[in-house]
Amino acid sequence: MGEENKENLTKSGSGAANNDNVEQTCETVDDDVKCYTFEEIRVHNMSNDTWLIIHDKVYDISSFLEEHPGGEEVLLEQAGADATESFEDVGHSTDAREMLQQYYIGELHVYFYYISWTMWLLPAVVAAVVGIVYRYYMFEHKSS
Ligand code: HEM
Repeated sequence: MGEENKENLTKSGSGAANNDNVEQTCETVDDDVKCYTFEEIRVHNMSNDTWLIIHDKVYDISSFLEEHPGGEEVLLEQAGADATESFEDVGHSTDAREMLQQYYIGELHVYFYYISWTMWLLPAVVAAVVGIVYRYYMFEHKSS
């Protein structure tokens, strides 16, 4: 499970936590910062319990819904999900970005997918056997 085995870095919300080939890391050096998976975040999608992800950070905006100048509807549409794109599309002011800090509750877990050497072993052995059998067959065929 070394760093060198990491082949493909992908974020996923597809219940990947139980996959052996997934290593969870939190992109922060602070131990006291809480990390949340997509699974944990997406259940907070109600008007009295609303979390959002913006730029891999998690915000509990339950108390902000009614105050939002853009209305609570747009926030509820993104509840429990990644709102980065819609947040950026609106072109929020610096003030709005600063407001985010007070709702910050933690970081999004980033999943690193890597392909372990064992996953290459079986196809490599199969390819080698097929190659040997093919050469043997060709040799037999020529000499007969
Ligand atoms: C916690 C996250 C958010 C905060 C703190 C926030 C804050 C604000 C603030 C302060 C404004 C006033 C204009 C400005 O200063 O830019 C605003 C406007 C607006 N926001 Fe948000 N916002 C958030 C998330 C979102 C999201 C996810 C959407 C999704 C579509 C959204 C949609 C809008 C819209 C449409 C307006 C424009 C309202 C208007 O001009 O009439 N906001 N927001």
